[in-house]
Amino acid sequence: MVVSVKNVSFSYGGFQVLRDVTMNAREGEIVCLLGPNGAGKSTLLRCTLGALRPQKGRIIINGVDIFDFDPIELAKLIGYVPQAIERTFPLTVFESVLIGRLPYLGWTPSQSDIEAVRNAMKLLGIENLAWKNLNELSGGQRQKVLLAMALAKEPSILLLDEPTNNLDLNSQLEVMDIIRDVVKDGKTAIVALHDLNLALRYADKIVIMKNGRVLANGKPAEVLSENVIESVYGVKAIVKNENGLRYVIPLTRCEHA
Ligand SMILES: Nc1ncnc2c1ncn2[C@@H]1O[C@H](COP(=O)(O)OP(=O)(O)OP(=O)(O)O)[C@@H](O)[C@H]1O
Repeated sequence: MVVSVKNVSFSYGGFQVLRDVTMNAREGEIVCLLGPNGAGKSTLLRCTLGALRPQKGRIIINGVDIFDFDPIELAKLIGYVPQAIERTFPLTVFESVLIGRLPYLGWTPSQSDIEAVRNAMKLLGIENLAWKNLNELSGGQRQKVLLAMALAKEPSILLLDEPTNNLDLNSQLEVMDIIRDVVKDGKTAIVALHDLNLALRYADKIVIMKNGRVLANGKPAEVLSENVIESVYGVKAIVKNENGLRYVIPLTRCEHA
């Protein structure tokens, strides 16, 4: 599916957060949203989800404006992982992942709902946590449950807000590998990230935002230069390229940052 964001502007009350944002993500692509804190990445994801309605511009999925979709059909299409769950409920991991199937659930879960939940938990290696209470998990385990909830829905589009939050080094790569594999299978992903090295490694396209605007948009190697990192983040950095792997080493904060 193709997700197109066209000239979107959004304000919370009178406070403008997104300014004429245009970007798109195609099937089989991971598009990473980068930018400093407060740049508008989460707000853009929440607009794309249909949870916020932009005052200007449109968000279009395969040619159809998201606000023209039946809400349940839109909910089936999109798997969303928020930055954090503000409160946790006394639910087990299994029950929480089952909630991901909500747009499909009848009065009782069907065999295919149970299968989808099992598959998602297996993919993330959290079957052993199935009967643990969500409140008893570590931050990283909870992060994996959130992703399993989104994947259990078997959505065509993934909107992921910092899915590697709280994860150790191994789990960060594990989760990004899973995202890459499911996207290769024909999904579209837009992923907000802070880790430039993960973005360089996994993104097919990078969109860099600052103050609600898109400053750069394109292939990781073309977009993420030392100059761009300095002007966007106020950090002097070296971008290295060794054996086909590009990576960023941050050096110092700039005086003017
Ligand atoms: N519900 C809200 N009401 C009012 N202002 C908000 C709300 N949510 C976010 N904002 C403001 O909108 C701006 C963009 O926030 P947003 O969370 O989209 O940025 P972000 O790029 O995701 O940041 P971070 O990297 O810190 O998660 C910030 O200035 C923030 O204070």
